[in-house]
Amino acid sequence: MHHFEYRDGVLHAEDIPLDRLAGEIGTPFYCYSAATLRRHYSVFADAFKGQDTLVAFSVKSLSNVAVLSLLAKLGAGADVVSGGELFRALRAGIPGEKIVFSGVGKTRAEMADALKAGICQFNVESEAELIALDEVARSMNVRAPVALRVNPDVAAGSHDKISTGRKTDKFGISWSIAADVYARAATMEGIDVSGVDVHIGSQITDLAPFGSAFSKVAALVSTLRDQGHDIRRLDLGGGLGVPYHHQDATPPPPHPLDYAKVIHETASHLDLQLIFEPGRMIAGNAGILVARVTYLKENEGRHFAILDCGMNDLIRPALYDAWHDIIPVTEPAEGVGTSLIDIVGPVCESTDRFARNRDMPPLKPGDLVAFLTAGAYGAVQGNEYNTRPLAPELLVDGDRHAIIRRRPTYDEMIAREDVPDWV
Ligand SMILES: Cc1ncc(COP(=O)(O)O)c(C=O)c1O
Ligand SMILES: N[C@@H](CCCC[NH3+])C(=O)O
Repeated sequence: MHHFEYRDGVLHAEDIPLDRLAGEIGTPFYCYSAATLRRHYSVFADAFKGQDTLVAFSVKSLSNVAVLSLLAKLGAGADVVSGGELFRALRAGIPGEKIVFSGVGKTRAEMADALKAGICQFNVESEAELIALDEVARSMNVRAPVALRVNPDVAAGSHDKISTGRKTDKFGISWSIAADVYARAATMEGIDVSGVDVHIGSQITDLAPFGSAFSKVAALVSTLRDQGHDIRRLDLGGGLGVPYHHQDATPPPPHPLDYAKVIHETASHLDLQLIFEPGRMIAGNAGILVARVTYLKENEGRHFAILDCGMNDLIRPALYDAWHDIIPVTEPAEGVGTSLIDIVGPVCESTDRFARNRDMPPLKPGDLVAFLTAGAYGAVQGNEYNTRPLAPELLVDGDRHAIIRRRPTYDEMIAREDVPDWV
């Protein structure tokens, strides 16, 4: 089995020749393990074995078409949030009936594309969106299958910037008006009211907020059924956290089986299809970002290792002060000590810092380091700030590997720009 594992102070990327790959394609690059992706998908899906479920992988977490194709072969559906993600999911062979469409700002053009694809469900987040979807569906002589995403006003206990289920967040329909909006939806010819949807945030490491949110929506399903709505699907979103700390005693987040238990206790009596939208749980620890040390420097007693990857390649530390283990790819010699160092990138921003005062074995220019748990919300949040090409992505499977996104040339990067003849 080929996977990434942190043991005894070193990254074990079993049989993955990271040094050779780095020489071949240059750094930085993302590297994903097919075996880990498959394992994580199965662990999640198997937690609900025997139940009517759709595991719709959250495409926003890792959207490479090769990864989506791999998951499609295992039976995964897709949770998409844009026309672009819908296109990717379909291109990867995920059938429309396994696609759910979330997001607060779907445009009419995106709605029409999704209706053409015959998607499983629109997770509608406002009355205005519902009205637009009804119009689009009627103009196409179809009915749009709809779940309203309700906002249960539950704090996920995660980072403020990735919590979505509090009443002042932009997501979902306020709890207090949910039943009224359902009643309104039921009168719309272009809308087939078929589900309820909730998603309270990401990197959730405590099961209690899930329990509170799911009990609330389960009660809502019963109320809505009593009011005559044919609720056949309950979409519980994503959000299950993953371990980011492999080097210390931070307790791991709950196992999918424990998460499944919460769902069993709160929703199994409802007899409907359960939809899940996991992203990070499947992709997070299936990917690493490999970079090289460019320089070491010291400013007034502060030591810095400057890498050839920047916040444009992995923005999570700059955006959310997120922690990623950063470890040397080559095992340090035995008995070598560690020291505190700041690990930074080349981008001209002070926030281009991956770690402050990180205890690291000695690094020297040319050394390779790996950022762990970089599979989810890594490459997908990459950008070309400072005209830095997007890092390539590699998929490793046994002794095979393939570049699944190559590094663009500078020519390709500026190919979409035009210089009008009047400049
Ligand atoms: C609607 C929706 N579904 C699913 C996800 C995936 O979340 P996660 O990657 O935490 O499983 C997100 C991201 O928070 C989301 O906004
Ligand atoms: N981008 C966030 C997760 C947000 C999920 C989308 N609602 C992260 O890197 O942790």
